[in-house]
Amino acid sequence: ETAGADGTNGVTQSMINNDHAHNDRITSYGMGPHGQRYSTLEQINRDTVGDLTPAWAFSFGGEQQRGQESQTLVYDGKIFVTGSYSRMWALDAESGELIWSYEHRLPDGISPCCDVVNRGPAIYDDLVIFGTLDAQLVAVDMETGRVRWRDEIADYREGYSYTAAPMIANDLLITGNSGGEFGAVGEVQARDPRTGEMVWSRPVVEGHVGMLPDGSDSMTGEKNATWEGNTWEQGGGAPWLGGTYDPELNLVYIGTGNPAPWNAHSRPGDNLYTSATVALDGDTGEIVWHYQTTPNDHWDYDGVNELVLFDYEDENGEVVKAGAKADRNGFFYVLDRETGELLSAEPFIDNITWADRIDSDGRPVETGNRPGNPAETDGDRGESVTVAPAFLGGKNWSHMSYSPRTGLFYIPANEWEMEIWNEPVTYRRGAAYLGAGFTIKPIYDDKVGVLRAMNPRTGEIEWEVPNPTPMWSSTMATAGGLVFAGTPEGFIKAYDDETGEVLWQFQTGSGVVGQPATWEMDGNQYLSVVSGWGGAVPLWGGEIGPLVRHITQGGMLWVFKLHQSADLASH
Ligand SMILES: O=C(O)c1cc(C(=O)O)c2c(n1)C(=O)C(=O)c1cc(C(=O)O)[nH]c1-2
Repeated sequence: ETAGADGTNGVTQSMINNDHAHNDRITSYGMGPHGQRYSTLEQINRDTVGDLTPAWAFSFGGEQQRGQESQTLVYDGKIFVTGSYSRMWALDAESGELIWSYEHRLPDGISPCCDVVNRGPAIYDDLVIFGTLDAQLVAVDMETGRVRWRDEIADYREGYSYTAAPMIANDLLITGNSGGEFGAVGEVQARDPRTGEMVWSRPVVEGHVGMLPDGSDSMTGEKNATWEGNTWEQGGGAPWLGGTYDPELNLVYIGTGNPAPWNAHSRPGDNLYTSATVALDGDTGEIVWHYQTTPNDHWDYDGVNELVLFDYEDENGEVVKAGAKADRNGFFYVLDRETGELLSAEPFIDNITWADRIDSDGRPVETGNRPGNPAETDGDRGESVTVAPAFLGGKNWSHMSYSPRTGLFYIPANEWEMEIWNEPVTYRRGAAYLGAGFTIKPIYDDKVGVLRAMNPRTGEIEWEVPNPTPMWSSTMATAGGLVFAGTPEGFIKAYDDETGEVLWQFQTGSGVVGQPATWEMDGNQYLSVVSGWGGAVPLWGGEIGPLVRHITQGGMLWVFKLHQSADLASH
């Protein structure tokens, strides 16, 4: 992959498609379109990781710190990183010196549900592109930070926001939206990354009308097939976390959020395509297949979690093109990524009480643990139930990683339950649209979080490491035999990928809810992670709140390398 088609020294789709095979840069969220978050670098390994020390750090500054959830990108000697309140920086990767910064002017009245976070930028050609809390897209010049184009994803006054990292797939800029708690309608949009011009759009709620590349209208699904009356109109389904991409199949895999409102009694039916994974044709945006993990979702088990693409050999030696998803609902699904067919579904957490198992037809076998209908109690609060996992999920947005070295997935999991009940609600533009009340509760005295190594072939947990507070950072695996993850207690840790033993840890000064990434520069392997406590837990954690109340806020990018680095030439 050489320079951009127009002769600039730009990032190309082919670089992004092969991101996982190149260690001297990180051009995509997920460290490759398959989202494996795996690096073949091994300078930092089980023997050397003890010598990992800070190379430099950068403070995001500002008067208001909040959750820092972003993954860095690295290209041409620069690091691109985003922070809370829709801010973005370019730094010299060697020295950490500031090259440029962009601070988005946010209007009053934005309504992100779950903290003012941002999970990272996309880079393409000579542009750095990110989405903002007022649901805008901003593309800036990679060298200067000067704005080249802006566009609107949706109207923030209607409850839309944006927190994800955009994705580059099929030479298009792919974005979803946030707003599922406000009756916003989930939609995936594809733009020309150079100009911002819309190429196709695909609402992910049946009955809504999207656009094909020729400009013509095209309805999603069949109106009223799985939603009654006009319930689909404010149906939610926000694809707020982005997705993964298979360049060979030209399929874009996106998870969709909870249907709105949470009170499922008011919207009988499966409510396609909410709480599901959809595979979209990269050329047209049309839905090629879908797999709904939680039909008629009643518990806010958003299906947004990433489908991580991986291959394995079956008993007959045939390569299976698979994808795996650790869903908020507590089950770990392995799907055929060409067809969406279910290959297996096993629990990755204990104590799932909303369903007993996933049947061979792909549907959950429910236990009947749905909150009562408020209409049956004179329109007041309905009967409440206690159910696990809690709505923040067996795993939330924080990404798992897959190591081809061990064949294991490393899942930042959580075990908690909730009391939940329904209340009557009517839709009002821009207002919360839940129809539910809830309290999250711990299940155990000594842990909520648990880092789990899951074997996708057997459904077995090969090792686990509990954590007192929720695991809220992404994980990353490396050929050095390591798994990296952060904790709310402020540590970035390196775990042995075969045993879970903690081999190294560093205190970053605030909770780590960010995403480790690694690359090589001038013979050194580098590790980066952002630190800064926030995200959904301190806002929505209910009785978990006291466990995390003492954690102080922050906003810092940390970059590490080995104190005495070995020569990379040997590999
Ligand atoms: O339905 C939505 O639109 C939506 C958006 C977001 C977001 O954009 O961060 C979250 C959620 N839902 C959500 O349910 C959730 O648990 C959550 C956690 C976080 C976070 O950053 O810690 N964001 C979100």
